[in-house]
Amino acid sequence: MIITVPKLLNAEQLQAINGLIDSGQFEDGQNTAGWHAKTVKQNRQWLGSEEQQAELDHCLTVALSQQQQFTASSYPKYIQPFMVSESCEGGHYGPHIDDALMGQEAIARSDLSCTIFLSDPAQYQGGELRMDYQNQSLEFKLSAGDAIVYPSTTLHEVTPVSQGVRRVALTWIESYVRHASQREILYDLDTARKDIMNQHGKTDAFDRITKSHANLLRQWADT
Ligand SMILES: O=C(O)CCC(=O)C(=O)O
Ligand SMILES: [Fe+2]
Repeated sequence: MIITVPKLLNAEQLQAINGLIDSGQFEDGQNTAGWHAKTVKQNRQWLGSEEQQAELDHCLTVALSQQQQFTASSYPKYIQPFMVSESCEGGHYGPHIDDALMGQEAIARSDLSCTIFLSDPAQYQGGELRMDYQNQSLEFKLSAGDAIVYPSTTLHEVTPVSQGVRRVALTWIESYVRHASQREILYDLDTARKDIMNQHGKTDAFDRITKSHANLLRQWADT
């Protein structure tokens, strides 16, 4: 399942986050690419101070955690520190798969990958996030402040930027529920029981779906 979160950040939050990023430095993205990703990655990555990084992580983690659609579809156990990536003219990140295990001290599995768009799409040409998903090729170029969350098992790429600057914040999420197919079942059950609650109240059907949802989560969650 792929979810997009429109307006994860409002205009004020977006301005504050872009201001914070502007006050830091950038380094060559090659420094954080794995040996195979190095061959296809051309971008700049933010190198904030410890305090700046902590502020960015706090703002973006809180924003994501407040989104019901995100929590109900992702079951986040651990959210990696955010990376900020900028691609100028010629910048791109060719087809790749994200590392399965990430982090230095605390190692976490990447179950979900997240891009938060920080630039107005009218300000750059190209720079689509393209992925192979269930035998389809999908492209995303969302508004500034919007986010997309997709399974890390997906082969994906950022197409070349031909003009302007594309800025995004990126993170990876370890989920309590490892398998995308199980997360999707939980999400559907949760959505269905909320619809029942809204339309008919706390009926017997609501209770049974809630029971099934809770018991499946109990079976599938690794804690
Ligand atoms: O910039 C993006 O939207 C995705 C970047 C990416 O795939 C990565 O850093 O692994
Ligand atoms: Fe990636």
